[in-house]
Amino acid sequence: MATLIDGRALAKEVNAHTKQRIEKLKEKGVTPGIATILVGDDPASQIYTRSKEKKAHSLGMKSVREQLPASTTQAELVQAVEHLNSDPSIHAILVQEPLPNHLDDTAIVNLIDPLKDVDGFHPINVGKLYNNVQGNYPVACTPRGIMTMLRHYHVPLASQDVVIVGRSTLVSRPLQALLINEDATVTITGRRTKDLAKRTREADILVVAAGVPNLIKADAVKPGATVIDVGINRLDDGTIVGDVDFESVKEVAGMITPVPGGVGPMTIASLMEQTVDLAEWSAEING
Ligand SMILES: NC(=O)C1=CN([C@@H]2O[C@H](COP(=O)(O)OP(=O)(O)OC[C@H]3O[C@@H](n4cnc5c(N)ncnc54)[C@H](OP(=O)(O)O)[C@@H]3O)[C@@H](O)[C@H]2O)C=CC1
Ligand SMILES: Nc1nc(=O)c2c([nH]1)NC[C@@H]1CN(c3ccc(C(=O)N[C@@H](CCC(=O)O)C(=O)O)cc3)C=[N+]21
Repeated sequence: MATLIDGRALAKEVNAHTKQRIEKLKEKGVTPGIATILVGDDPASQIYTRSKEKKAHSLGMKSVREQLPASTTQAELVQAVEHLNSDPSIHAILVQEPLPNHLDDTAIVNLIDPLKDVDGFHPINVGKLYNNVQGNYPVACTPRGIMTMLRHYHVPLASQDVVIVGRSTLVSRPLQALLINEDATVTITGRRTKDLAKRTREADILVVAAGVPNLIKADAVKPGATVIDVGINRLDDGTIVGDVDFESVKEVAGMITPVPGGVGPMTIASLMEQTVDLAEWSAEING
């Protein structure tokens, strides 16, 4: 039986530390502020942005949520982002993905002030991460949360073979960069990978971010491997499952994350951490 990587418990620890940092900043007269923009009324995104707002408030941050209609024009969204860029009480801006098709996602990501880019999606921040630049800059929150989990559970990274299933800019690519920077050997796979199971069976660490329930079964996992399940899939009966067949894979894996209660809570905890990072960095810059 694999060791369970308890994302919910670790997120609590991370959040407790974040709360202390917020209290210290407040003593210096700075209240970290996060703004979330949600365009449209996708129910899952609404739940997610609400839970972020709730967490931010419970930690003592300022949090604003802008809910814009699905009919929002590019010019209106640009204006909303520019407004937040110039608001000194906002240190972190998150535009919930995906945007409705009529909006130019790349243009919006490029517009966010890189110093307020809490998702780490701005090309300046992506480029720094990719080139392993030292110094302070934000990185994507889900990968950051996964790295915190791996570190906390003492999973070795250097010289380890990592396979990531999925090629997204939100999760897979920034995670690949973070792991390469820790001297892991990282393979990215997707739908057109020739023999997926052959690849995944070679992984010391297997990360699955595909959005396909039960994509990974026990026969695709190397005995003793660490399995990180990023997937969030809502089944017809309303239950949430990941991409990994948890019941069978937990018998062969060495460590495994559950869904829910794994990567998800760590994403939110990392988002809160990174909002405080951005507030601290801006306080340093502004003296
Ligand atoms: N827990 C959390 O905090 C988060 C969870 N998620 C969840 O993670 C999942 C992935 O999201 P995201 O990273 O945004 O990726 P996307 O949903 O944007 O893309 C899915 C990726 O998976 C690949 N893929 C799909 N089916 C297969 C398959 N059968 N075999 C191999 N590869 C496949 C696709 O490959 P190709 O490129 O070849 O089409 C694509 O690259 C979703 O369920 C999402 O809800 C996302 C963000 C945060
Ligand atoms: N700009 C942007 N940044 C993101 O980081 C971003 C995004 N857009 N769009 C959507 C994805 C998805 N995502 C999740 C975060 C937390 C949980 C989470 O907390 N899940 C809980 C609860 C699951 C449930 O019950 O719904 C869990 O796994 O235990 C899930 C999914 C962040 N994303």
